[in-house]
Amino acid sequence: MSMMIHLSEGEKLSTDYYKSSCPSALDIIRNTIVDKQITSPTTAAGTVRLFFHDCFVGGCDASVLVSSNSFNKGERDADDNLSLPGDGFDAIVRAKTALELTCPGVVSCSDILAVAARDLITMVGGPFYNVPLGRKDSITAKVTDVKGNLPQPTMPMSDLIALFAKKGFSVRDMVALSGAHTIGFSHCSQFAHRIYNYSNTQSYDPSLNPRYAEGLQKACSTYHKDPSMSAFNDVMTPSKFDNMYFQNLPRGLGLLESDHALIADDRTKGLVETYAANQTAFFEDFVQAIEKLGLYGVKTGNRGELRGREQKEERLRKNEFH
Ligand code: HEM
Ligand SMILES: [Ca+2]
Ligand SMILES: [Ca+2]
Repeated sequence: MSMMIHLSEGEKLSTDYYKSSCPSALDIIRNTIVDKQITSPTTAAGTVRLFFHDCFVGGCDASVLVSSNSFNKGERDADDNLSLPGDGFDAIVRAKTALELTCPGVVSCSDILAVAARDLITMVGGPFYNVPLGRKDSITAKVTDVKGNLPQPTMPMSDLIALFAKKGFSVRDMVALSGAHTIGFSHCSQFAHRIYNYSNTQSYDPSLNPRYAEGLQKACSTYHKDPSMSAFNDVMTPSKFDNMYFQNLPRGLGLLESDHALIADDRTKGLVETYAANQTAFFEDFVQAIEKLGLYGVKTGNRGELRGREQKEERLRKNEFH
C-alpha cells in the first residue's frame, strides 16, 4: 500500500516515488545495507546518528554527507560531526554507488539515508515504519550551519527541550528519539567529567551506579592518550534496538549526562518510566517521532538537487568531493 505525505502546496513525498523510475531502489538499498551491517556491526548506530544530525541541520537533505574542500569547510567536518563513524558514511556511499549502476541519477542521497536508517533500525530489532520518498539533496553545506542545531550532552534539560521545540518536536518526540541510544557507543570525552574528579569529595557522579562508574573509569583510563576509547550507550543490550536504554536510566546506568537527565527531570521522567515498562509504547512513539524527523525541512522540486553522477563528476573535476 502506498502512502503520500503533503508537505505544503505542490510538495509531496510518497512511498512509491521511485516505483517507475527505479523499481528496485528499496531492494538495492536494503541489500547493500544488510551486507554492510553484517561485516561492520557499528553501521546501524552510526547511520541512525548520521540521519539525526543531517535532519537537525537544515532538514533531511544529505547536507551532512558533503565533504570539505579548499574553498568550503563542509558540515561533515564540524566538531559535533567529527565523531560520526565512517561506517555510516560508507553505507550510504555504497548504496548510492549500487543505485547509480541500475538507475543513474535517480535516487537522492537524502532518501537513501532515510531508508538506510529505517532498514538498520529494523534489522537490529527495532520497529519497521514507512519512509515516504522524494527528498532532494542540499545544494550547499557549510560548517557554520551546524552551530546551535545539535544537542550537547551537557546541556540543561530546558535547553534540550527548547532546541527540539524550536524545530517542532515535543518533549514526547525528544524522549522517544533519545531511545536511539539503545544502540551504539560514546567516546570517553563525552562523559569523562562524570567519572573523574567529579567534585572535591566524589570521584564520580553519585547518580551513576557505583559498579558501572568504576567500570567506566577503567574502560576510559587512558582516553587522553587514546581518544578513540569509548563505552556502549546501553551497557545491557548494546547492539539490540529495544527499550533497555529506558530501563537502565533509573538504575544509574545512563551513560551521558543528558541520558540521566531524562529520569531526573519531572518533565521527562514519566515518559521514561512508561517506555521502560512497555516496549510497545516506546516503539509506537519512536515510529511517530522518527517519521516526523524524516520530514523535517525536506526539500522537493527545484529547492534541492539530485546529487547524481553528473554533479559528482563535475565536482570531482573541480575537486569538491573526495
Ligand atoms: C537528546 C539529545 C541528544 C544528545 C545530547 C545526544 C548526544 C550524543 C552523544 C554525545 C553521542 C556520542 C558521540 C560519540 O562520542 O561518538 C551520541 C551517540 C549517538 N546518538 Fe545521540 N544525542 C541525542 C539525541 C539523539 C537522537 C534524537 C538520536 C537519533 C534518533 C541519537 C542517536 C545516537 C546514536 C545512534 C548514537 C551512537 C552512535 C554510534 O555508535 O556511532 N541521539 N549522542
Ligand atoms: Ca541537513
Ligand atoms: Ca539496547
